[in-house]
Amino acid sequence: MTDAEALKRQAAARALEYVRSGMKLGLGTGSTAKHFVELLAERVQQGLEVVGVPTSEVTRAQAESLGVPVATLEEHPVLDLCIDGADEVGPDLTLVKGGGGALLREKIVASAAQQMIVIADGSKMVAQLGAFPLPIEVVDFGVAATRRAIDRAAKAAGCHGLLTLRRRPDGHVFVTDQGHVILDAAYGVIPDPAALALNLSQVPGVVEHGLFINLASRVILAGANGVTVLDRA
Ligand SMILES: O=C(CO)[C@H](O)[C@H](O)COP(=O)(O)O
Repeated sequence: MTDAEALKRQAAARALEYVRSGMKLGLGTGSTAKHFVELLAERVQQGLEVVGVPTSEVTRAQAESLGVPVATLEEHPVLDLCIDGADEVGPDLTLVKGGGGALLREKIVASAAQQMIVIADGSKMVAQLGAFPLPIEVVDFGVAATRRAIDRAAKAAGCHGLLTLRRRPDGHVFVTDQGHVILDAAYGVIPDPAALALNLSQVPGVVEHGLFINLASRVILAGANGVTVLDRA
């Protein structure tokens, strides 16, 4: 295991300390969340009773293959805890998410949870959001017009940068679990995440964006000097 993977696993292991038998859990998506599901599965084998609501088909398949009981949000519309990774964590625990393309389901699941714990290696902590391109999930109908509207909305929030249609490694357009496409917005800096989030949410054709504001209640960061737990004020 590389050093980075070991750090992700440390953060995931710490998050497990907040899990209790009987909990309904939102299960995140990405390489860090994958470690969490693996560790959770070990505890389930030892008798921990939980049910997981996965945020993607990939996580659903992983959880099922490891014997973690899964359910849908229709069956359990209120969750105790959601554990997920992030692409960037700002000082007020505002997040950029969606690098793995699951931002829509991730935001729905996190919003249905009483608490969201983010797990990450220390490199994800940033002074200002935006270096990681912001994923924006859009309907594929009229993408050219949606792009123009996004540019206007972003400009009004002090952001400008190239929008790139996300593709899979084989060159085909990346399609989300909900059948949409993703524009990755290279803003570099997002001076006012709340303003950008509001503006983007008003653009017809935008289904969701990767700014998670006031959703993470706790962030667990694993770095060379150990694990740090940050709580939102
Ligand atoms: O938002 C996500 C998926 O949509 C992931 O949580 C995010 O991309 C972090 O992934 P990783 O743990 O692999 O760095």
